[in-house]
Amino acid sequence: MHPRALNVFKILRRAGFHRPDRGHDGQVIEDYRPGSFLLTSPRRALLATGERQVVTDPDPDELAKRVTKLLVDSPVPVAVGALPFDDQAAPHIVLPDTARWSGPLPAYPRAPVGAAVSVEPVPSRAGYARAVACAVDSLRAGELRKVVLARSLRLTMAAPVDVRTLLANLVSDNAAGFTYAVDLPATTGRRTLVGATPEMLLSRTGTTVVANPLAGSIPRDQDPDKDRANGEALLASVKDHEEHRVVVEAVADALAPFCRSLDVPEKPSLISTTAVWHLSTRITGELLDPGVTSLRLASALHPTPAVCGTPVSAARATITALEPFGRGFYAGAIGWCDADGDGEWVVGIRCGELVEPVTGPSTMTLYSGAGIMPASVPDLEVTETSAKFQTLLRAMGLHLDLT
Ligand SMILES: C=C(O[C@H]1C=CC=C(C(=O)O)[C@@H]1O)C(=O)O
Repeated sequence: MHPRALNVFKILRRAGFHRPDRGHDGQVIEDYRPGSFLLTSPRRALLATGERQVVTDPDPDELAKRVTKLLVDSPVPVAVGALPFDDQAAPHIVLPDTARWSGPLPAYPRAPVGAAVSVEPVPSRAGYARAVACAVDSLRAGELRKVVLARSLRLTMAAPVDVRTLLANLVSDNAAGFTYAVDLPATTGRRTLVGATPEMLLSRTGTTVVANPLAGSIPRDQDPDKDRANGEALLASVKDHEEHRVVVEAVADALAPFCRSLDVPEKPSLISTTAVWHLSTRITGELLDPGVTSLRLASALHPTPAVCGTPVSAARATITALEPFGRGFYAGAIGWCDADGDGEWVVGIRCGELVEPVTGPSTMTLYSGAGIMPASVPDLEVTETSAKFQTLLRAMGLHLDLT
């Protein structure tokens, strides 16, 4: 090895940084500690620890430029973090002290995470159904083409939540998905967003970009025949294809100015998690300007109509009017960007926000949303969002009757 390359290699090793295509260290779940950043994908996992610097510029261009500049001289050439859904909240991008990659993670032995002493649905099931009916009226009046409405479950925990065990359970349940934990800004105590999303917002590898929007869902069923029938019903649903098309069009439109070529399949395919079936479209493109980073692209795409709606400003206003909570970083974007501009960003859904105050019990607020279209039936959206809660509930070992 050239002596200069050897030096660089030593510096990177000292900082704990290994490129995804080189090091396969494993143990990233075992080494997760509160405050760390973890993002796993079917291909690899990244664990980052410490906060050397935090970048919070609200302007997407400025944010990407600052991060790129900081990464040039950084001993750990990767930035990690989250973009909020809330457009009044600041992005939270961290230059960590260490970053370490592993290959795909194995399934872990199942372990308990912690019991809840109380569960408060916000809004109630009936309240959510009313909000959906209200959104359907707006959609039929033509002000909106699509809006995503969410509900939450606020769990007060009997004991501190073991996030490492929760992550291991999520990884084991969602091998085809993206499991994550992100430390969020908090005035006191600790806030962590933890979840396992099936949806990749964007990846950039060199000049190749890939986006994989999901929209249009139906619950899985324990009976294999009914389960297959559900998948087929989703593939045949005009309402769900329209709901999906809105997202694919928005993602393609947002990527188009950055790309010299874009491949958008005409029809979606069917994918599944353990809880739901989804319509999925994998969009690929070639960048015009190789200087555009994955963080810049993620900011340009986010929020897609998979989590917000179309038109964006009318959808945001409807969400603010109808959802009785602030989303914060739920439905945000979570990911990493390296010094070459490569990176991977996922949609921050199928998650819970863990709040650990300095004194008093921890709370875990789970979020679940559904795309609402003019043809939506409120009770079906209640059932769909109940199914989506199961990703977290199952991993926490909680059996709640949400019917
Ligand atoms: C907003 C969520 O899911 C989105 C992603 C995939 C499918 C969706 C749907 O079919 O409604 C949602 O748009 C959520 O899980 O909280």
